[in-house]
Amino acid sequence: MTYIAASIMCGNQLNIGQELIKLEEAGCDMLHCDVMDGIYVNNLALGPEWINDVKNATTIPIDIHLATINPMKYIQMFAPIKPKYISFHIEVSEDVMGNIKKIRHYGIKPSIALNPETKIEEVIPYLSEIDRILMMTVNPGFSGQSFNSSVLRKLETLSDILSNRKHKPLIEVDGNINVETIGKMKKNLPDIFVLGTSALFHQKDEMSYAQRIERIRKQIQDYKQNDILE
Ligand SMILES: O=C(CO)[C@@H](O)[C@H](O)COP(=O)(O)O
Repeated sequence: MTYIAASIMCGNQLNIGQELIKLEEAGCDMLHCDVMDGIYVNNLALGPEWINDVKNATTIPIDIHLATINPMKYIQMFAPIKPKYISFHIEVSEDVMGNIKKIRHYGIKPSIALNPETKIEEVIPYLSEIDRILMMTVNPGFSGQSFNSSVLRKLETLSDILSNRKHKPLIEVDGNINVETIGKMKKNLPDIFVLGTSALFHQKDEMSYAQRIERIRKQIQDYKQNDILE
């Protein structure tokens, strides 16, 4: 199954209600909400009240990415919203299992986020405990960056590791995800694609959100079909 998530930080913040309606109509599977603390990343984004209002205004499941230091503090701050997923960064986690357990305690699916430079080996001890891995394909903090191709190797390694396992966490990719960069990942396709400014929002073409999402779904479907035929 392939899922499309929209990075809502990249949407029109002056018209967020309209953005949510358009994303629902487009069949968007998840709303990716970046929480930025100005410390772990040099930017600020999306507080708990804002995300809570968004959750109450849409049927699209919420996917929170904590781009913060001190994940436990922010897990406790954002868990009452009851998103579907919470991702926290392994690079700043003193107690990874504690974070996972705390997220599960709230009935939320735990996900570990990895920066492009972080080795995939870091996450291996936790693979049977988590529901998802968020592989950042840019350094978190800002939209509009370039895809880090070193992640392709990590996707390959991860898919080899998971092929022998019964429990397979989903793989989500985020950062400069578009037709071209999805093409680069076609040999080891992830499960969840976060679309931001490079494929969904602020585009110059005349396509609707539904058309942009449909084009990406079709591209991925074609790769999967060709894989079966090869
Ligand atoms: O988390 C991030 C950046 O930190 C992403 O969600 C991006 O905001 C996606 O947008 P583009 O890379 O497509 O501009």
